[in-house]
Amino acid sequence: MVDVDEIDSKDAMCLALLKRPELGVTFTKFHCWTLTQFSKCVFLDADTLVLCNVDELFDREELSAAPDSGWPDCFNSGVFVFRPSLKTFNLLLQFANECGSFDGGDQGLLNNFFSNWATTDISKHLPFLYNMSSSAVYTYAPAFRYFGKDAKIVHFLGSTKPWNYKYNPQTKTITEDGSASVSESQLFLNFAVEMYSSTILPLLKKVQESYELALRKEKPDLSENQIEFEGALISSHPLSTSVNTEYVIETTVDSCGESPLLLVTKREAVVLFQQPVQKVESTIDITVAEPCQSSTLPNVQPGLQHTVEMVGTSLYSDICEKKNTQEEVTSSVSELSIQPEPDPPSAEDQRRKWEEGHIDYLGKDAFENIQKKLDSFLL
Ligand SMILES: O=c1ccn([C@@H]2O[C@H](COP(=O)(O)OP(=O)(O)O[C@H]3O[C@H](CO)[C@@H](O)[C@H](O)[C@H]3O)[C@@H](O)[C@H]2O)c(=O)[nH]1
Ligand SMILES: [Mn+2]
Repeated sequence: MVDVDEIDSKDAMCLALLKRPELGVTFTKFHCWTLTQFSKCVFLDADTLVLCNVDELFDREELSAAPDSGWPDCFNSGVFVFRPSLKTFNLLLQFANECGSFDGGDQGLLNNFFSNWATTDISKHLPFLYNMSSSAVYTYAPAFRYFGKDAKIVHFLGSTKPWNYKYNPQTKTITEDGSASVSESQLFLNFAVEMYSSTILPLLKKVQESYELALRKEKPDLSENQIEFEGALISSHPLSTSVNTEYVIETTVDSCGESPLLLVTKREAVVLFQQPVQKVESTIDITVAEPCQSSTLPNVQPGLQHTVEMVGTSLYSDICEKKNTQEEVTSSVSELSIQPEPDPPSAEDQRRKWEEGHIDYLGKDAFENIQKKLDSFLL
């Protein structure tokens, strides 16, 4: 991540005409030309969604971009291929000072700066599929229906952004945050919000979780060391958590809701193995009968004994202080852990899990299934 200073066109008049007063700061985009550690880059607006590998964009030259759907002789500056160069960066700043932007945002300026885009070299015209905007569905619905399924990058341009809406898959309606239901005839908005909710939001949550996990690694907070593992019901109360190791140890019950298990996971939530709780000491030896799923850790083998250090946590030491015998500890563990086996998750539950970032990447939430869902909107 590179921190940059904000550059604002401060062109209130043009931005008012555009009805987007907030877009003066898009001049900040020009900083991308300072990324001179790279020979070529692709700029993507924060409101774009890449649907498949688009590496071939790097075969294009500066400045390649797709036509803007509002004025196709201009390119849209939400997706463009460029070559970082301090010289270009300085020329852009100079141009901004001397000429400004005809729309108050970066797009107007970049179109004037790269003014031969429209006429000189057709290879610099990216197919619309690389910057498919929401407006396509209103302005040319048959084309959207015919070509839309091949979209590679979707751009939620305009003041209507999907993250300001909630989508109800049951009623297929969308609601603007804090206001009334939005007309269902706004097909693209429906599509956009649904796509955002089912793909972007979970990813954002995932990123946030990884970030929080990384922070916890630096400064372990034992009460938060709880990891949910699909299929198994994991206690919300960790029995114990190793502090200065890479392991997280929790109590759980197996998927049949039977004996309490000790679940040992790597901090990155890779499940190593499960073992019925038999011993609770400061150090436990665990013989791995069978890894409960293919482990990515080469040193954990079935049949081998592994010693896991259990550095006491509040709950673990509480239990040990209150109840000294192993049986009592075990029964206490089962009290804490055993939960009834849940009914199969409803569509609503599945959606909530998605939104909470619990994603079954290898199962029902695999990319192919998401792709099918996207296709169902487009076909
Ligand atoms: O407060 C802001 C506002 C914008 N951006 C960035 O600037 C981009 C442009 O804003 P956006 O709301 O996406 O604008 P669009 O609705 O896409 O409007 C059009 O007009 C803009 C101004 O010229 C161009 O930047 C866009 O590429 C073009 O699609 C965003 O995606 C962000 O990457 C920020 O980071 N912070
Ligand atoms: Mn945009």
